[in-house]
Order: sequence, then C-alpha cells, then structure tokens
Amino acid sequence: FASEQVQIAGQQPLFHDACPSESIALDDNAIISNVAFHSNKTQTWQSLEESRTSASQIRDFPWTFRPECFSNENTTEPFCVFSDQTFASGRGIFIVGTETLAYSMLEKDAFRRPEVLDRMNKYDNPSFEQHEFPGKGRGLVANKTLHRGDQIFASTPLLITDPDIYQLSTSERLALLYRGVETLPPASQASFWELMGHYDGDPVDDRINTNNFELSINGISHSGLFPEIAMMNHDCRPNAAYFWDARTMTHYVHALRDILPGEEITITYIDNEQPRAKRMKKLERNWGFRCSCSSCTAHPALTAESDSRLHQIAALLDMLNDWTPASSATPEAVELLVTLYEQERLHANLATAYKHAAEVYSSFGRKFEAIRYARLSTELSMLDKGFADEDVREMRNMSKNPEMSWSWNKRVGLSGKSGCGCARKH
Ligand SMILES: C[S@@+](CC[C@H](N)C(=O)[O-])C[C@H]1O[C@@H](n2cnc3c(N)ncnc32)[C@H](O)[C@@H]1O
Repeated sequence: FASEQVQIAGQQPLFHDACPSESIALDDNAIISNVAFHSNKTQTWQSLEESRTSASQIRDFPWTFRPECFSNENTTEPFCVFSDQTFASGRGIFIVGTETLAYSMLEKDAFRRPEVLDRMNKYDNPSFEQHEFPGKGRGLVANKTLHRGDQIFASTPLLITDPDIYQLSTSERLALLYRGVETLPPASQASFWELMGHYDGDPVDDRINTNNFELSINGISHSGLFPEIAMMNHDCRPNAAYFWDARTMTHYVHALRDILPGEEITITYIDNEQPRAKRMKKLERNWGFRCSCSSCTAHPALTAESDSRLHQIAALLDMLNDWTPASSATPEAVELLVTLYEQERLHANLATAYKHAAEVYSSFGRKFEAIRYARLSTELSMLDKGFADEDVREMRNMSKNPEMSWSWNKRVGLSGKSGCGCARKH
C-alpha cells in the first residue's frame, strides 16, 4: 500500500554494533581521494574551518567540507558525511552514506538544475499555524480552507541517511551524524535542534528516529528529515498525504480532502489498513504515544465495526488481485470495496480502490465506468504516490484509452460473472 511504501520511518531497528573500525590506506586512484578515513578517533578530524578551506582548494569539489569517513570489516564501502551548504538556495543538506550514494545524488535534477527547486521550501505564507495539543506536543492547524489537492508542503531534506550506517559502531555512526548537523547552515541547524524526540536516547538519534521519513532513492530505502513536515502529527484517518520525488529531492504534502480552518492537518505514520490494536501497538512502540485519534478512541462497538470493515477490505483485495479464470471479482465486489474505504475515511487508500475499480470495469469491457474510476484514481494517486508514479501513469493511460489497457475485456465471457451482461468486444 502506498502508505507503507513511503511511511514515516519511526525508530530504526536496532542493529548490532559493527566491529571497531580500522583506518584504511588511501588509494591514490580512488574516486574520492579527498575524503578522510579514520579509526574511531574523531579528534583526528579537521576542524570545520580547516575542512571548509581544504574542500575549497580542490578544483570542482562538490561538497562544502572535506568528507569524514569510517570503515570497518563489515562495510563494503566507507561511510562518510557529505555536506553541501549551498543546496536549495542555502538551506543546505548533508548525506551520511557511501560515496556511491552521495555521488548518485549529485546526478539528480535537484543538484544539476537547481532552478527545479525554485518553488520548494516556501514557508512565508503558510496555510497553517503551529499549535500546542495537550498530549501530542506541537501540530499544524489549517488557517484557511484547503481543498483536495492543495499543496501544503514541498520541502527538501536537511539530511539523508543510508540505513546501512548501522554497520558502523554506534559511536562512529553518531560521530558522522553530529558532524553532519554541525555542517548545516545555522538556520537549518536551529530547525534540527527544535525537533522533538520521544525517548531518552542520544539527542541526535532521538530527533532523527522520531521525525524521519522513509525515502526510496535508486530503489533503496533511505531516511530523510524535513523539519517543517515533521511538525505534523499522526491520525489513523488523516486528511493529508505525502510522497517523495527523488528527481527533485522534494517531499510533497497535499490535502486529501477539504480541510476547514481550525482543523488539525494530519498524516499517517503507519499502514492504516491494519486493525486498531495493531495500529496502536506500532505507534506506541515506534513513536512512544498512545493513539487518541477518533478511529482509535471510538466506542468499542464502533471500533469493532471498523475492524470488521478492514477485514472485509483485505478479503476483497485478495479477490480482486486474482486474475485467474477462477477469480470471482465482479463490478459489485469492487463497488463494495470503494464504499468500505469511504466509510473508513481512508482517503489515500481510495486511490488503490479506484484503480481496482477501473481495472475490473475494464476487464468486463465497460469503458465509461473504467474511465470514471481511472480519473478518480489518477487524482488521488498523484497526491499519495507521486506525480511520476507508475500507477499514475497507468491510470492516466486508462482514462484516455481503456481499450488499450492490459485488463481490457480480460474477464469477458468468464462463467459465473454477474453484472456484466453489457460487456462487448470493441
Ligand atoms: C514527527 S513528531 C510530530 C510533531 C510533534 N508533535 C512535535 O511537537 O514536534 C512525532 C511525535 O509527535 C507525537 N505525536 C504525533 N502524533 C501524535 C498523536 N496522534 N497523538 C499523540 N502524540 C502524537 C509523538 O510524541 C511522536 O513521537
């Protein structure tokens, strides 16, 4: 599910500390011969000013500081901190990861064509205000009516980390993260330290683990921090959705439905199609709070009804994902799926229900219903999965020409299918 693909990352799993690092010899021909490899002794690192000076003396060097690195027998490549203070018009960014990751980021439009970021990180006239909620800390409240599709955020990350940095020992990993924070421009450093933590761990770790989002970069999951977006609290039935656009290195947040002034703007941190008990457990474990959203705190009779609907949604999805001749998928089944998602107020997930509906109608050769649902799916998928997502492309094509889609007429003539007497081959 989309919410699972790009969910807020929460506390990272705890990895065993890697073996202590050893310093490794620099290869004269290494691509980055301008990084510094260390054993576990940060006192050998250059001061920031020395590091800035040495980076500026290297021709065409893309980083503001000379990267510091650790490597040990568990790592295939050293892990380093790469920092660019000029990124996104001076907002800055640092990457803790391998050289391969950092240099692949330089290939993105966000670095190569900085003008793509002209519309990002604009916080002068926000559509929300920060508010203190008892038991939740800060949150964002709409200060005007927002309509479905209205943009709330388009933000670049202050930091990106490779999940494999847990191959380093805790002290090495933290040394790289602290160094990274120090390399940010002062305003960005301040935003980082204003973030909240939720457990008594290391202050940098706690802030990252409480506020980071999972981002897919080159098909691999990383984590990124967007301090403004991190002010949004969780709701199991959120009114806003987010997605990561790797090309522009931008995290977008949009309204999923109309939001009235005074309403809290919320996102989900988890997969909301899980039953209430599982949702609450995960939120408590990863973010340290007992969920008090309306869906979790309703009368037990109502939460049981909600869980039952979620259970039926799962069964219907299994049925609709069956494309064998034995499948009992029908238009009536997919209409029920759509209604159940609506009843559950799972607005983002409706994008998937609409996609199923478009495909089911297409599979029975019902062109105009297929187009209707493909249009609905495209609109919502763009807000939850991203403008360039494969589902968006597929639904956009279906909305223009269902007869050309892979599902067209696929179920016409299958025995036992009701509701489709009108199916015709075109
Ligand atoms: C990403 S931060 C959200 C912003 C945070 N409220 C703040 O003041 O900075 C996540 C933390 O906010 C709190 N939080 C988020 N959603 C919540 C909710 N629905 N109920 C209670 N606490 C919540 C939890 O402490 C969680 O660890």
